[in-house]
Amino acid sequence: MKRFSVPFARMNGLGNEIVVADMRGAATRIAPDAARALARFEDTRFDQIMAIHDPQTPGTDAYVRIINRDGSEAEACGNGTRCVVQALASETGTRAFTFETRAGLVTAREGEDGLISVDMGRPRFGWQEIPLAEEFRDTRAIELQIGPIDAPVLHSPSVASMGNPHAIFWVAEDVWSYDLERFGPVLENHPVFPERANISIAHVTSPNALTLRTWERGVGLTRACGTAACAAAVSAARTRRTGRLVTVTVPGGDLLIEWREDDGVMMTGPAEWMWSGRLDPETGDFVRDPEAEELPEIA
Ligand SMILES: N[C@@H](CCC[C@H](N)C(=O)O)C(=O)O
Repeated sequence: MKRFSVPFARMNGLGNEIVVADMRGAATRIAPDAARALARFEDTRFDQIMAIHDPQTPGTDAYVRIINRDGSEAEACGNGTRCVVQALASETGTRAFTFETRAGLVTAREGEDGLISVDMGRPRFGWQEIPLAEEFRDTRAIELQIGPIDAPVLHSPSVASMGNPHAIFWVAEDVWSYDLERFGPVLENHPVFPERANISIAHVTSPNALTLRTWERGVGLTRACGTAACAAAVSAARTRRTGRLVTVTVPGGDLLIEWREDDGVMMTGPAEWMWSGRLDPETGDFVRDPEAEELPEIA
């Protein structure tokens, strides 16, 4: 019997590996088991699936479900949102979109230069909003450290919500000199983060630039995390490490982040289509479109 399948595109959001699945018109969801199965195939290894569903609210273009590699659902995904814009813009010729996600409404626009800007909404810093397990004394850094008490390797992260929870550890040296693969899972699952957290290491290189590496909740090491770039940028500005307009360099490239005076955070960066296919949302089985032009894989 022929099984139900939906079209999907394998996309690249600055090294963030994204599957955009077209679930419009489908009366079903991508099952967590299907996401985990899809993530195991070498071809479709991804950081997030962005599942485009029919709109639920008048005035929006789509409801977007964001599914991490481990099958968990996220509230927000900056790089994935740019990929959804790119996919829908090439389908419809429209350049501006409003999406609904678990974090709320997100507006996005493709510019003349092909770069895509997403209004990521307002950052939140309250302990219940992030959320943290308990109130913290200093509103700009929490007491959390890795390594010996008197000589911690990482300590006192800034915490913020961009719809999803983030902790940013500030370091004075190259972000590559820290073993994020080792510290990431410990910090992601630390009891201070009841909903786990995305963990980043940030190095401010000038008043308008920082470099960032991220261990993503539900994923692991990633080459780019858009919400982490936003959380790092607003935390850097809030602690007077930078101004409100910064270039955030992640392993996959650069994102421009502006924390506007109206409190909204604007993220601008690229998105790239790689190949397409069809996906069974119940099992994660997929086939590649044979006629699809193949672009080079992400390095
Ligand atoms: N890659 C994303 C963030 C995806 C969600 C994250 N793993 C979470 O669970 O919060 C981005 O570009 O923002």
